[in-house]
Amino acid sequence: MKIALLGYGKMGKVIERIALERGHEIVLKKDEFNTYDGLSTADVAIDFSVPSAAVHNISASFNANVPVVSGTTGWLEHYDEMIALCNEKKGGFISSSNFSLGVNIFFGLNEYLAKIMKQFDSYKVSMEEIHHIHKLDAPSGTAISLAQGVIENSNYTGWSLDEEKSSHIRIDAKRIGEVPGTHTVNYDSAIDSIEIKHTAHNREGFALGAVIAAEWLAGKQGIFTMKDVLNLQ
Ligand SMILES: NC(=O)C1=CN([C@@H]2O[C@H](COP(=O)(O)OP(=O)(O)OC[C@H]3O[C@@H](n4cnc5c(N)ncnc54)[C@H](OP(=O)(O)O)[C@@H]3O)[C@@H](O)[C@H]2O)C=CC1
Ligand SMILES: O=C(O)C1=N[C@H](C(=O)O)C[C@H](O)C1
Repeated sequence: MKIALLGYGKMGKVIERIALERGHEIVLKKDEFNTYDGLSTADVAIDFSVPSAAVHNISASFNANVPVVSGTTGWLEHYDEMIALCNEKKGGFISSSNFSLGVNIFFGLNEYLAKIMKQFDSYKVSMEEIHHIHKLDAPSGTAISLAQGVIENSNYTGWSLDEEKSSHIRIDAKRIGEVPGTHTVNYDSAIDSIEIKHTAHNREGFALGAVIAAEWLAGKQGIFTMKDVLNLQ
């Protein structure tokens, strides 16, 4: 399979290595400065860039009739525009705040726990995410997905980064050293606490998940999620 890498930073380089190990060919490594030459020859594009470039990268791929796997976070306000463009161009699209198998299992666990906890209002939910100091966005895309998973299965109506509002899930975003990504969901009461936690040890899981998603998406038309790729309920 021919892959265009849109973004060739920390993630792009791990994705390149895993893609080559799995027998794929890289036809474009797009960074901030070079062109999209080679994009139209790709079977699939994988976008791990920066929030300000993601929309441009995804649009360029749909306009070139190339399906896109997007892992870039921090551009959610343009999500509906990208879905509309995908539909208009009859493209293929998977975007996820986190492509690792472990986090996608954790998403399921988070939703299941939220359903149980809905009836126990003595517990207050909060979240913590810890990432490396280079990260541009806060809170992490994964923390936002976790908060959405709770909101859809509880009486919480939103999330907030710092303010304490009883109907909102508080998210604490910490930037420490080179931490690849740690997410904790905590239910706290005066009597005890229940906590679930996912810790990434490196970027391998994110990158492998993105390459598996690209293999799955190539040749397909439509808008999909990692639940489709991993066959999760
Ligand atoms: N969904 C998931 O599973 C995961 C998502 N992420 C997300 O992926 C994104 C990338 O992460 P990471 O690799 O660590 O970040 P890096 O900062 O290491 O890499 C980003 C790359 O994007 C490049 N870039 C800047 N502008 C453009 C442009 N216009 N077109 C193409 N590329 C451009 C940068 O180029 P230059 O070096 O020239 O500035 C840089 O190489 C982040 O949003 C992060 O949150 C990260 C891990 C997992
Ligand atoms: O920027 C990162 O590094 C990561 N970003 C993603 C996010 O914002 O959730 C996924 C992962 O946690 C690493």
